[in-house]
Amino acid sequence: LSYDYVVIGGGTAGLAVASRLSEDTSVTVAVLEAGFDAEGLREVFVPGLIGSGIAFTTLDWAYKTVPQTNLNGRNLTVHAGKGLGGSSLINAMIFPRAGKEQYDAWGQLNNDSSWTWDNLLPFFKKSELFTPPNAFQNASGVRYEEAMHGFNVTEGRVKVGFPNYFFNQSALWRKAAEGLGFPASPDLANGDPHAVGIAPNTIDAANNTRCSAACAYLTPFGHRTNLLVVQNATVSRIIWADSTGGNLRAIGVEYLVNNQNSTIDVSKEVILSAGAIGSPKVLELSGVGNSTILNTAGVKPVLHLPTVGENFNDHVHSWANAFTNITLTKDVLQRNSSFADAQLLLWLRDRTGLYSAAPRSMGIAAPSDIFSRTQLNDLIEQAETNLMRFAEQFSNGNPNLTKGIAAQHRIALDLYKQDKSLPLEMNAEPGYSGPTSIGNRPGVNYTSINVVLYAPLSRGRTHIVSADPHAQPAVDPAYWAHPLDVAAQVGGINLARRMLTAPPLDTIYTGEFEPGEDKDSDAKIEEWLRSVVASDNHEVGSLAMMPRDLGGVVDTSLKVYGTANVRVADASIIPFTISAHTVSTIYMIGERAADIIRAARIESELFSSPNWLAPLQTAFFWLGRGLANWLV
Ligand SMILES: Cc1cc2nc3c(=O)[nH]c(=O)nc-3n(C[C@H](O)[C@H](O)[C@H](O)COP(=O)(O)OP(=O)(O)OC[C@H]3O[C@@H](n4cnc5c(N)ncnc54)[C@H](O)[C@@H]3O)c2cc1C
Repeated sequence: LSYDYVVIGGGTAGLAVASRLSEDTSVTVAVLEAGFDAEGLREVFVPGLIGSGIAFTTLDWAYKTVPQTNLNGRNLTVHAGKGLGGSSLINAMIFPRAGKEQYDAWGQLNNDSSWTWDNLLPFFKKSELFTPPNAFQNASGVRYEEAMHGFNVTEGRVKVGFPNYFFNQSALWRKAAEGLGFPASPDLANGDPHAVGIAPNTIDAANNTRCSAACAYLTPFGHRTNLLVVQNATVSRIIWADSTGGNLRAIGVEYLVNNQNSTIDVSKEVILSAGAIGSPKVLELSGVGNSTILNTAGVKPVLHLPTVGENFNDHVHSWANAFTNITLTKDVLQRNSSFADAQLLLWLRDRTGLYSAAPRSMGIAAPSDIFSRTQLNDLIEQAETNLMRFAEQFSNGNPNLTKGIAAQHRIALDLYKQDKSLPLEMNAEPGYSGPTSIGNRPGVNYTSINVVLYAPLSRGRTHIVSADPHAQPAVDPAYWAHPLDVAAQVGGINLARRMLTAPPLDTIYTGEFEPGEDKDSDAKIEEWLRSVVASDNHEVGSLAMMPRDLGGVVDTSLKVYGTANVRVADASIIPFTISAHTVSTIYMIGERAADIIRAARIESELFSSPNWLAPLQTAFFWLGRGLANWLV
């Protein structure tokens, strides 16, 4: 078997890249995916069944972290989808975008303006096919800005829309947040999310079903003869050409199906899209990484690239929840099986009711929503004083990465100072959301606020510990290793408490369950949080796009340093977590990657032909490409 492009991982970005590349019938594309096609499962396509059935077992890598020193030594689970569509198969379908300043910061860190909000927006828009809210959704409070979305029915892929059901308490919560100073958002995907509103969802408005990367980028194009998708194929390594100096060239990929080894040859490029934990794992299994770590794991080093798997960072999640006098919450679905059955029937028949919603009213908080000016100044001053100490601590003995993390922290602290950092997401859950299992909490109705830390300064790592491709890597996000992270998350719980008791949400509040009224100081909240906070499954940064002398692993054309033809397109390349759920950004990366790869091929073909017209052709090509991007 030989293909021009081999994509490792048929997840969110992987399917986007493969699908776009295979639009060109003159090239061949193969996708190797460890999981299977799960689009037809109810727990995948019914929005309200998120997290049920096999979503968090068979369809989940469920990576375990090493004991987290700052979280009472707990081993947390980082969920990541396994199947065609990857994490977009099992995620919560929330589809906002981060603040424009965060995308601009990537560009700033990489000295490349093509990775800034204005230049990335066309790729965000290209990835989506947006259905504006209908009259019912408008009346329920949905807002959107037309200029921010993609409506091109031939080009757009991910179906984005709004649910057919809204809980009353979500509207009360939005009003409460507005009363506390959050502006009402005209659109949570407009690059200015310091506001409160209803987030768009990856939902097909025509039938109220989830639209994963498989629905968007594969199912409609599965018939293409130049696109091969191999399911249940776990990639064990990239095969390199013998090289004496120069960049490493990938010539094939080895993978296992039912423990049987196969290989596929590659004539042009390998695209690594196995996710922020899977991609560094494959690179390390292929001999690219820190030689000491590879030798210890029993893998022969081929290229010493010591920051592979470093700079790993993730959002962390916590909750405040209260008892409520409101009679209809998601809790009722769990307690009353005949009501749940009736709701499921309602969804199957009319595509409405409680199962039609992936309900998320959300607000994004700025530092000024969480801290007093004095508190914030003190925290920033401490972080600045200790900046190099933390950069060294987080960079695992790698002097270049120390500089890279220091640069990231400077940018982050600058955003904190300008009140543009957006360190927390607050989102309202119409029911119980928290760490206590159903059997261990009072069987009543709840209203909850999820508090997600969006701007962690902590950095950890993920590395292989064995040459066995089926072995899980040692994942260490080093959650809460920086004091500013701890202070922001504690501040978030205080803000959540203020929201739960602010008018008009106070009309349904009948007392706090968690953290619990006994947690009456920041110190006590912090102690409780250390025993409960969880991953929000937005892990990024393990193959960071940064200059090589700042410890980066890929350049701004997504190519792995020291290789001739291996690029990364997935969450691994995002250098620091962003102030949003990640999936819209990952689709943007997939679109951008396909564009970069296509341009590289055309350019190399033009230049390799002995044609005096080549420079002119190249000029027309770039002009045309710019025009096409401008038009979407
Ligand atoms: C439970 C959960 C809820 C989330 N909720 C939201 C949300 O509501 N909104 C949002 O924006 N984001 C959400 N996210 C995050 C978001 O979905 C992910 O950040 C994003 O989908 C990651 O895309 P990716 O392409 O980097 O990786 P993935 O989509 O995870 O794709 C990686 C693919 O590679 C495959 N793979 C891995 N290793 C190998 C190997 N060795 N060989 C072959 N294949 C391999 C995997 O099986 C997978 O299919 C959530 C994530 C989870 C897990």
